[in-house]
Amino acid sequence: MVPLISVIIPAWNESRLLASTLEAVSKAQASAEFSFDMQLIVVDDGSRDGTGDVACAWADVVLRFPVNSGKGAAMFAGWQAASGEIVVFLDADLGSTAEKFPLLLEPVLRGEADLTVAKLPPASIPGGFGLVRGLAGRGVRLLSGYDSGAPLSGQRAMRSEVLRCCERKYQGFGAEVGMMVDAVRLGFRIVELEVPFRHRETGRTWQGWIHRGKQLCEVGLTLWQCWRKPAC
Ligand SMILES: O=c1ccn([C@@H]2O[C@H](COP(=O)(O)OP(=O)(O)O[C@H]3O[C@H](CO)[C@@H](O)[C@H](O)[C@H]3O)[C@@H](O)[C@H]2O)c(=O)[nH]1
Ligand SMILES: O=C(O)[C@H](O)COP(=O)(O)O
Repeated sequence: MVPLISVIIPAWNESRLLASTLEAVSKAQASAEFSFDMQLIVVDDGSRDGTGDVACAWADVVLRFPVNSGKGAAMFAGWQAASGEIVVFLDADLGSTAEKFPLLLEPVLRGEADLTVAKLPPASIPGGFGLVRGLAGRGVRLLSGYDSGAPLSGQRAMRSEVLRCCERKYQGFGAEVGMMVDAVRLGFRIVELEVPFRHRETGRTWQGWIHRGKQLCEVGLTLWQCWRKPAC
């Protein structure tokens, strides 16, 4: 029997890149070296640019939030609708490089990992000064002892049991670090691998600094929550 993979894509105002991302995900299923059934879920996180309508052309399930609720809430809602034994999270802005996502599945299907995390190639434009990444990496290490090379990466595959056991609603952009801390503390095995995904990069513009400020607050809040109340 082939495994059922639920691919969940949280999307907020992503109409520009979403169609190519979804097309690439669909193509990947057809061209992968192993067979799997796929349930494609898009969570439109209160977009105002027609993201949900773009998703309808490709996805099996489209969930629409009336207002923007943050990435963590969108991921959680997607997971609630997922029926796959393996769950994959991808960002909406990967475009054609989303086709590489089956690479994340291989270690999980081989039984070598419970959770895989993609390490992306270095950014092509100057971004932040490593503050968010530094907080995320140090926080994960301090709370779980795990030294991650990609604590912020949203491109992940996991056995659905990992999410079931974590049982926490993560805050916005803190979802990745929270999930990582909880997964390690619960004894799940993480494998990080380089995958040549590309995504929209955030430069040194004022929108970029606001974005990083929001990330910093949400990552910090999640780490504090993980410290105050460990999973299980
Ligand atoms: O309120 C939001 C904000 C973002 N997104 C979606 O979340 C994904 C990632 O957002 P993006 O703005 O592209 O984040 P990045 O700056 O790329 O952030 C990096 O770091 C984040 C954690 O801080 C991770 O969640 C991302 O996967 C990782 O790419 C995209 O699909 C967005 O559409 C939502 O669904 N709701
Ligand atoms: O651009 C990024 O990788 C994130 O927004 C984090 O930024 P920073 O870690 O450089 O602050």
